[in-house]
Amino acid sequence: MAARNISRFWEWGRKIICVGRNYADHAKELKNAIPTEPVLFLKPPSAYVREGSPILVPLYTSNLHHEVELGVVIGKGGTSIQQSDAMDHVAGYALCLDMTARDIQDECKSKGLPWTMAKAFNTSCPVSEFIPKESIPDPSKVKLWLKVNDQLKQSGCTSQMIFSIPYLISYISDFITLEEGDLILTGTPKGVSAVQEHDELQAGIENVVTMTFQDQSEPPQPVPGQSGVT
Ligand SMILES: CC(=O)CC(=O)C(=O)O
Ligand SMILES: [Mg+2]
Repeated sequence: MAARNISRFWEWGRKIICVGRNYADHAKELKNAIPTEPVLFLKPPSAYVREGSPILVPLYTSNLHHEVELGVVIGKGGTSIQQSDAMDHVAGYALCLDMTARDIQDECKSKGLPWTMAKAFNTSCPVSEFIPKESIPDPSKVKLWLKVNDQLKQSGCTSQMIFSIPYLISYISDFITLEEGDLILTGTPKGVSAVQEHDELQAGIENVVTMTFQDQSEPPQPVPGQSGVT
């Protein structure tokens, strides 16, 4: 069998591990406490969407937020990875959005329920093209931005992260074995806001990559027993 190409990691069906509240300014804007340990959640591979396909707004939310984030693509798997070795496990990066149904997340938080419905729906993880590791020599100084309909909403730098990329790789790998093709979303800076159907989301990593997505309402789901659906 031909070797798989890491530059199409989104086709591999691997894990998407997300870090929340990794920027103090974003934690503050949502009135969350600054974490003393990484806050983690997962998205399934069905969350991936690429440029040219729309972000589907779930029917059950009326407050879908954008969160622009640096994604780290794992090139070499491992368990209990030392911080000092962590960057040897990185194949490259991707610009990512952690699309979040904020109203549903707030409801889940108040009921003590997991964030799955808010964070893991289809197309909740738009990704850019693969960015080889050499294109970002210092991932701790990456400038991220996001515009909605040409209006700047988010602008931040990975230097503001509470937990560094090597720390996160080491921390996660202590209890979730990392595999080649896994993606780690490293959290969002402040400026998250609501998007609607037909909005255009443009995001970039300064001097490295840009990407553009459109929001589209999710088509109504067929109801079993109606319209000939059984
Ligand atoms: C409160 C959140 O939704 C956490 C999150 O995803 C983040 O990037 O921060
Ligand atoms: Mg996020």
